[in-house]
Amino acid sequence: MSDSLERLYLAVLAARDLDPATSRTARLFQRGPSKMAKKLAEEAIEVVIDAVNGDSEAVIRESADLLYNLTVLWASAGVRPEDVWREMTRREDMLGIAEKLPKSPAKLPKVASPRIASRRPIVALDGRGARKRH
Ligand SMILES: N=c1c2ncn([C@@H]3O[C@H](COP(=O)(O)OP(=O)(O)OP(=O)(O)O)[C@@H](O)[C@H]3O)c2ncn1[C@@H]1O[C@H](COP(=O)(O)O)[C@@H](O)[C@H]1O
Repeated sequence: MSDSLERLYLAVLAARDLDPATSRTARLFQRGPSKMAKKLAEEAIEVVIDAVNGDSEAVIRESADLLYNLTVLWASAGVRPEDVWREMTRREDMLGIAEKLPKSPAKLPKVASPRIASRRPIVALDGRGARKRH
């Protein structure tokens, strides 16, 4: 999926400077971040409504619209897909450790996996157990 989003992101960047009369993307850039945000919010609501109505085909269609409008807003905000993937990996590493976080910091794993070890150390917060995922 990340490949598709990355290709879409590049297509959005390429369309940014096209003629707004023929390119929706160029029109969104011309109208600015508040219009982009409004469209993104509208698509999110359409996904929610279709999901509540149990219309999975519509959820698929509206999710594609949602992801398109999200990549437009990313481009406008100077955010690249790889920035988001990096944050998701960081959370995955942290949550992975957090799920095994012992109550006492003294019992923190001595050596994390190479990928985790290269990240900033995770320290158990006193008095708080690992967040339970529901
Ligand atoms: N991936 C998309 C894409 N997904 C959704 N959309 C448009 O986003 C709109 C979302 O649906 P809505 O019903 O909310 O919008 P609408 O009611 O039809 O029209 P508005 O009320 O939003 O003006 C649809 O009109 C789609 O055409 C997209 N428009 C463009 N792209 C890609 O973006 C790139 C640049 O394309 P242009 O913007 O056409 O230059 C190309 O790679 C395109 O494939």
